[in-house]
Amino acid sequence: MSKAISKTGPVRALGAMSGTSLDGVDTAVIETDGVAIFGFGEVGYREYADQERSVLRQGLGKWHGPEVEAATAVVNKAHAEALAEPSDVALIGFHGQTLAHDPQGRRTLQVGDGGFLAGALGVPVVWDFRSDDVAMGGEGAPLAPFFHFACAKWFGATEPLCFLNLGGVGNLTYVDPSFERAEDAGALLAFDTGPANAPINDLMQARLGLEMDKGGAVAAQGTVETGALELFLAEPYFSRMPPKSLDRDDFSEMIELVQELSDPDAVATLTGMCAAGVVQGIEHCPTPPTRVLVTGGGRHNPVLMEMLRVSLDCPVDPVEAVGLDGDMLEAQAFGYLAVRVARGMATSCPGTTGVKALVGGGIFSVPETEHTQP
Ligand SMILES: Nc1ncnc2c1ncn2[C@@H]1O[C@H](COP(=O)(O)OP(=O)(O)OP(=O)(O)O)[C@@H](O)[C@H]1O
Ligand SMILES: CC(=O)N[C@H]1[C@@H]2OC[C@@H](O2)[C@@H](O)[C@@H]1O[C@H](C)C(=O)O
Repeated sequence: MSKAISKTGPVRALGAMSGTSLDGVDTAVIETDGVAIFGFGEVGYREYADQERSVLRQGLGKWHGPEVEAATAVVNKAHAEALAEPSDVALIGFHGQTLAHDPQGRRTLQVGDGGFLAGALGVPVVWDFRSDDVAMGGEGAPLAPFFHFACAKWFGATEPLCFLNLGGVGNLTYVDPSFERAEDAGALLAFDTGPANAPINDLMQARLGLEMDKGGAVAAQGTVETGALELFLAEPYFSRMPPKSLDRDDFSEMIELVQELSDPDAVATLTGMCAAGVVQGIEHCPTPPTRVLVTGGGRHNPVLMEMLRVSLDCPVDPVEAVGLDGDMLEAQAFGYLAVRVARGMATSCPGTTGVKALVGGGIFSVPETEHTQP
C-alpha cells in the first residue's frame, strides 16, 4: 500500500473515536477530499472490557504517571484491534481517549500513541488533534464542527441549523450553510453545552449498579427538582459567551445537588440539567436554528429528547432524519479531519474553538518513521 496521500480527489479514510462515556471505540470509513463528503463506508465498534474501563476511569483527570501509562496501553491495544479492519484505507484519524482537558491552562491530553498504531497497522495515522489549537489559545474542542458543516452540505441544508451531540458531555454546532466554506467567518459557532450523559451514568452506577438510564426508564418515573436545576443553571459557565469547552468531570459536583432526591427524581433532574444546558446554549446562536439534529447516545433517551422538544422552538430530530448515523458521526468526523490535516487544511477556527486564527492541528505519523509533522 502506498504511504503517500494524494494531494487532490477523494481519500478513503478510517476514523476512530473513544468518547467520554468510556464505552468503547467507534470506527467508521469516510470518503472525502477534506471538503465534501463523497460517501460513508464500513463501521465498527470495539467495546472496552470492564477491567479496561476501570483502568481508563482511573486515568481521568491525570496528566502523567502510572495511571496515564496504563490507560495509554489500554487505548493502544483496543485501537490496534478496532482499526485492523477494514485494511484498504489510505489514512487513519485517531482521536484517542481524553483523560484531561484544561484549555485555560493550555493543556489537553488524549492518550494513545498514533506512531505506534501507524507501525502496527501499516497505515499513516493522524492523531493528537487538539494540542495545537489549545497551544494557540483555543479551547481545543469541539472539533467536529468542520465535519458538521460538510454534513449540512452533504444533505443539502439551506437554512441555519444545529447539530447537537449528546455524549458524556454535550456539544452544539450552529451551521449556516449559506456560506461557501466552513472557514468563512459566521459559517460556524460551536461549544460544549454542559454535562450530558456522564452524570446520569455516574449516578446510575453509584445508586443502582447500572451503566445508563436505558430508554430514560428511570427518569420517566421521576420529576425534575426545580431548585436543583436553578442552582445548576447559576453556574457561570452557562452565561459565558462561546466558544467554550468542558472536561468530562467539570460538573461532577452536580450529583451533590440531587443527593437527597429519590432515584427517579435524581435521574430526572440530571436529565433536565442536560436539556437545560442545551436550551441555554442555543440562546447564544446568531440566529434561531430552523432545526436541531441530535447525534450521540442521548438521542436514544426519549425523556431527554422530549424535554428538548418542549423547550425549543424548532423541530428536534435524530440525525438519522437526514440520513446520517448518530452512533458513528464522531468517528466519521475524525476520518474527515485526518484528511484535512494530511492536506494542510484547517480543523478549527475562531467560531469553533475561539482560537485567534485558523488551525490545522494534529501529528502525522507514517509507518516507517514516527511523529512526522505534515
Ligand atoms: N438506549 C439508551 N437510552 C438512554 N441513554 C442511552 C442509550 N444509549 C446510549 N445512551 C447514553 O449515551 C451514552 C453514550 O453516548 P456516546 O457514545 O455518544 O458518548 P461518547 O461518544 O462516549 O461521549 P462524547 O461525545 O462526550 O465523547 C451512554 O453512556 C448512555 O449514557
Ligand atoms: C476534550 C474532549 O475530548 N472533548 C470532547 C468531549 O466529548 C463531547 C465534547 O466533550 C466535545 O467537546 C469533544 O468531542 C467532540 C468529538 C468534538 O471535539 O467535537
